[in-house]
Parts: sequence; C-alpha cells; structure tokens
Amino acid sequence: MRPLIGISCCIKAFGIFAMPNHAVSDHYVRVVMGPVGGLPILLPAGGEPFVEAILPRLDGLLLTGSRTNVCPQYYDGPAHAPGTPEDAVRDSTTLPLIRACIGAGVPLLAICRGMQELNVALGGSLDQRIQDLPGRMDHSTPSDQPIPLVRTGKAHAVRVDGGGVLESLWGEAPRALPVNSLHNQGVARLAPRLIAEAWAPDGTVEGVRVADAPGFALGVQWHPEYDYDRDAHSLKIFQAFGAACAAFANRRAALSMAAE
Ligand SMILES: N[C@@H](CCC(=O)NCCCC(=O)O)C(=O)O
Repeated sequence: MRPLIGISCCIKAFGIFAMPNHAVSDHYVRVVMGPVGGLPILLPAGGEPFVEAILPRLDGLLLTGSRTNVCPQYYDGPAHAPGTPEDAVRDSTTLPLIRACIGAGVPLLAICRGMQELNVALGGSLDQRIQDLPGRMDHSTPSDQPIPLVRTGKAHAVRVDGGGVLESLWGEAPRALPVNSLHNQGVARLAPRLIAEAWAPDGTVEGVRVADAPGFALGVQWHPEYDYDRDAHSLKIFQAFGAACAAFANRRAALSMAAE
C-alpha cells in the first residue's frame, strides 16, 4: 500500500474575484505519484489545529517550493522590501507541522522554500536577497522568464560533504554537482539542529539534514523535481524519501495491528 504523503499547499488567488485557494504545483503531485511511490494528499494551510489532526495520518511530508517567502517575524528578520511575496497562512501551518513531523519521526523532504521553512522552524534565520550580499551570486530566475529550461535549467554547481544523507543516498559526495536555482533567499543563521551538507560556490547553503531526527529529514535549496526524469542524483533523492515513507508506513501499520 502506498504511503500517504502530505504536500504543503500555498494560498493563491485564482479567478476573476481573486479568491484565496489552497494550491500545489502539478510537478509535486507527479513526483510523489512517480519516483516517490506515494499517495499524495494536499495539505491545506489550516494552522496548528490542522497540524495536530493530520499528523497521525501522515507517512511523509513534502515541503514545496514557492515564490512566496517565509514571513520575517518568524526569525526576527527585517520587514521584507515592499512587493516581496509572502504567505503567512502557509507559514502558520508548515512551521509547526515541520516540528511535529520531525518529533514523530515522519520522513520529511524540504525543497527550496521548504528548506527555508525547515531552517526557520528549528530556530534559524534567512537572508532575504542574497544577490545583494557581498561576494554572493544571483540565485534567482526572473519571474517573467518565459523559456522553461532557462528558468529551471542548471545554474551552478554544489559541493557536497561526505558523511551526510546526500552521500548516503548517492554513494558519492560530488565536489561540483550542477543544480538549478530559483531563489532569492537563503540560510543566514543555520538552525542549531541542522547540519549543512551542500554549498554553492559562494557559500550559500544548498543542502541540510536534521542532526537528531529519528527519521529521514533532508532539505535542498535546489529543485530536483524538475530533473528526476533525466538525472540520477535527483531521482535518488525522491526514491530514498519514498523508501523512508514506505518503511514508516509499515512500522505504523505493524504497531496498529499489535495494539489491536
Ligand atoms: N521564495 C523563496 C523560495 C524560492 C522557491 O521556492 N522557488 C521556487 C519558485 C517556484 C517555482 O518556480 O518552482 C526565495 O525566493 O528564496
């Protein structure tokens, strides 16, 4: 039976009345149905009561990318520049959900905004426009970039440390693995429970793991969901996450049967 994997929704305004909707991009649903091998369930941004109610049902959590940004009040950061997109309703759900899933050992894969949420949820902070910082690269793609493969194509390399989750699932620790890059923000203060294991050439943290997590808990700043159908490193991230979710589901089922 496929593990039930929650996918974090954003609040997006759709239609002529710009009504708020809870939304997930199709590529996250496809990757869960495909290489992850799970059953996707879209998690509305329902806040803490929703988190408590859904946690016992989840066998995994996928935290998605988004053009919106974690609200600075969650990490005592300065207010965003005017016009910077935010999603406070999503933040109010994902931040407690991350802490709850890690505590329960529910496997977690955090992508881009998701990795930034992971860092903030565990006490870290963010730089809001890394391209404005001395010595840093521009990691963003223009929102009006019309050519898909330019927007999601390989943009820089990452160096991966040995001894971490990425090396364990790849069988190697690449010194220069090409990845895509679609972000303005990045890790400033790394959360105490996180260990960085991948970096861009300018020092931007690109991969983290939760040091004391009882289960799979990995964050990447790039988007492997755009590349899993043509590159083995991306595919293996999702396969490892799926295997962890399946194992968690099997353990949960065994415990449930034993309790009957
Ligand atoms: N807004 C944050 C996080 C960036 C992010 O998740 N980008 C994905 C954009 C959606 C997509 O095109 O897939 C930042 O800018 O750092």
